[in-house]
Amino acid sequence: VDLSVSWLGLAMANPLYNASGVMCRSVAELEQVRTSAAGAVITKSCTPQPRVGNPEPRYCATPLGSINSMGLPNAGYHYYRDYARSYPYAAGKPLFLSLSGMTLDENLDMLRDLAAAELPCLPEVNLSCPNLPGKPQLGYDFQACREALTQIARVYPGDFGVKLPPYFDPVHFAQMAEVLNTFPTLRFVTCINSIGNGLVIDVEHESVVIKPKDGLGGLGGSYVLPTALANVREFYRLLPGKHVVGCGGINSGREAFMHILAGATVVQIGTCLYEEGEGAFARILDELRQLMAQKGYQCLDDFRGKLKTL
Ligand SMILES: C=Cc1c(C(=O)O)[nH]c(=O)[nH]c1=O
Repeated sequence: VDLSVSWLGLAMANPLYNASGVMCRSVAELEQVRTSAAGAVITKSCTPQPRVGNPEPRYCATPLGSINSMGLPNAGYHYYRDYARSYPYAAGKPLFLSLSGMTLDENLDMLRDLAAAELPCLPEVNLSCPNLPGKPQLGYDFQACREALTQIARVYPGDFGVKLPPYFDPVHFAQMAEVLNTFPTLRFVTCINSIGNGLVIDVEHESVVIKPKDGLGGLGGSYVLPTALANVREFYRLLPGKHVVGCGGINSGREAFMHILAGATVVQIGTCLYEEGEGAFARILDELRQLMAQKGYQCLDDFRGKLKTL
């Protein structure tokens, strides 16, 4: 069974890597991912300056997934750019740099610098952070996205991608796809970011479980799998020639298979990686291999995007 993926001029031994935000804030964490069975690495979304993030507790796992309101804690753009400068690209694991400026200008400043650095890493521009008090998720404002992407494509000549929030309405899929299809150098979309502003309640203590925003936070894990799959399949149909990166609810080879069947080129794991550690990569890859062997598939192209309808 062959799990290799060739996309965007990159060759990956397998389709699995971390979701931005998990095991990727420090060089030590990034090296844990890079030296694991993962096929690629992505950095924590960054801002020009370092950020401490929201007050703790700001993450909580539940039997069905997780809730987080981290508040974009990160070591600052130059820390991740310097990691990208020394990154061993020849070892064969691509590096993605997640950018999440607090304003469009912050994103443009980081992208201008990244363009000038002429590094092999690829930017994933985050349009969907749900946990910045007072800041709406840009991905839900289609006109603002069009304006932002116009300027982004102007300052950054290379291929780039965007991290999208989940959409819940066919009209919104169509409206966002129309914006995204305007930009030929926008080569991939990562679906989905956490489902924003959920509320988890602890019955024993009659309390919320995270401090920021009186308990509101982004949901991940099994909670979001059907929504993630819907976003992957809809954008796979609506964005011809672009790639979809699947993210959301992958706990085993079965969910990785589902995401790829729905059209994902590669897939990211977040909550499961946070809870299990980097061993999750080898486990999930083994489960995916076994599932493919049982079904008689030799490679990912044998089933990618071939979800049947009734
Ligand atoms: C970049 C901030 C994000 C955060 C965060 O740092 O709070 N959490 C998420 O679930 N998604 C994000 O995009």
